[in-house]
Amino acid sequence: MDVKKPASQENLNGDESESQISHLALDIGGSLIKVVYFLRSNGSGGSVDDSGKKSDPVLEGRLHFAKFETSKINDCLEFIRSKNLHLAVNMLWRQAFSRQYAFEDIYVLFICLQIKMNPGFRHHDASASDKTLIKATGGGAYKFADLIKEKLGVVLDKEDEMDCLVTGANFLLKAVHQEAFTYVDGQKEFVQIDQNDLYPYLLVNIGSGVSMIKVDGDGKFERISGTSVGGGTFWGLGRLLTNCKSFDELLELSHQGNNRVIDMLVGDIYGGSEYSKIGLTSTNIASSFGKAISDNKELKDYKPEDVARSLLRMISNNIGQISYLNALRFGLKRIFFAGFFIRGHAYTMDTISVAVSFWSKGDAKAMFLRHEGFLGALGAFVSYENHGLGGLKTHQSVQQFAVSETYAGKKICCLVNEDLNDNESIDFGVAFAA
Ligand SMILES: Nc1ncnc2c1ncn2[C@@H]1O[C@H](COP(=O)(O)OP(=O)(O)OP(=O)(O)O)[C@@H](O)[C@H]1O
Ligand SMILES: CC(C)(CO)[C@@H](O)C(=O)NCCC(=O)O
Repeated sequence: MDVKKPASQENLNGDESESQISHLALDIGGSLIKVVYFLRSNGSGGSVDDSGKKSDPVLEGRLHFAKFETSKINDCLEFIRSKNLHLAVNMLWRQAFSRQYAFEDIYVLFICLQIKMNPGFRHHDASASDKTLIKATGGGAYKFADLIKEKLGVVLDKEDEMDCLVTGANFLLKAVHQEAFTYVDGQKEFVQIDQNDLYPYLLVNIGSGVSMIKVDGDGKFERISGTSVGGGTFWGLGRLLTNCKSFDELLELSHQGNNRVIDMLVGDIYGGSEYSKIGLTSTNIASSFGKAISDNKELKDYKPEDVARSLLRMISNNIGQISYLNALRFGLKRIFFAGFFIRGHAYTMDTISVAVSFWSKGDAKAMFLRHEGFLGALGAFVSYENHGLGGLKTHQSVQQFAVSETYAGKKICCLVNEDLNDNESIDFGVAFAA
């Protein structure tokens, strides 16, 4: 494809082929593979600054996000291979998504990056693909390393999963305007993050399993707890109990259900009364799924939507409670919940928020992240910077961006163009300034 460059553009390293860029990072989890890739925009790479002076070359492009079920890893690898994302290939962003892949979701035109290349930085060379290192995190970076080498001919450069989650969370909280929000009484309210007062916080990542991480700064963290009752439990048990064929179908079902049909409430035990002495109202759940022991019913006698609702409530409530207890252990007031279990689902967020608020007597706050599922992959992507890529420096001409924060010693400017809609599809710009 012909690339029309602005007159100001120069080759970054004096070699046309090496001015092409496609950075890819993977987070291969127990349930889902998250893919983040940067593609250079048409004609980016200008090297004249606002005042007309020659400056460092700049690449502009976009970060794209996609996810696949881990069980369909071959679809993911085929997607990467067919788009040559593992190589240094230019202009891929222009190609139509002409083939259908079983990707779960794809976010395109998502983040615009302006990247100032360090002098001496050399891109991946397509002809040396056997030496190409792709940043990858999550258990699958170990489990599937050989398969990926075989199918794509690339070696995975493994990054620690917890490191990546924290890096991704810090990156989003500092760089992205309106990233965090509370969800109370059906209302989403964005939280203004004060960079100077971000730490410490508790990061609860609800993937297949749940990790709880106390974050004290950039790269400063401790995984203080976890639970195996997480997103995998909801989807696994839910699938068995309802015969749902997809996670989204199960979520949708839960939306329509009534948990009181199956959950035993305090009122069911107390003849309709509350137990106010210990702070329980009559509608508080006394025992999740507890009614099923006395109803003399079979599974088929319950509506799948009621089962899905009880299950979602039980798991969300439990995670909210364990999270709060861990926050209490370390005196943490802010808890950020992430991971693809949440899926921006109102009932999930509401249950977690209520659990945190109930147990903390309103003292602690549950907050959610708009890019909930991509923390690890973003962390792996950002880690290119830490380990030799050296390219993710930024261009000064980003003053037009609305938000300007400091991240890892660098100035990051970011603009949210549109509000996040219900599909969590978002269009915004990010730029880094040196
Ligand atoms: N389309 C989907 N298919 C399967 N699970 C989904 C889907 N969408 C959301 N989920 C939920 O998200 C969870 C996976 O979340 P996430 O991708 O954050 O974790 P993971 O990286 O796969 O897991 P882990 O970190 O424990 O290895 C699933 O267990 C499920 O509850
Ligand atoms: C094992 C991991 C870290 C893999 O992502 C995750 O699934 C998890 O945190 N599970 C919970 C394990 C536990 O702490 O009980």
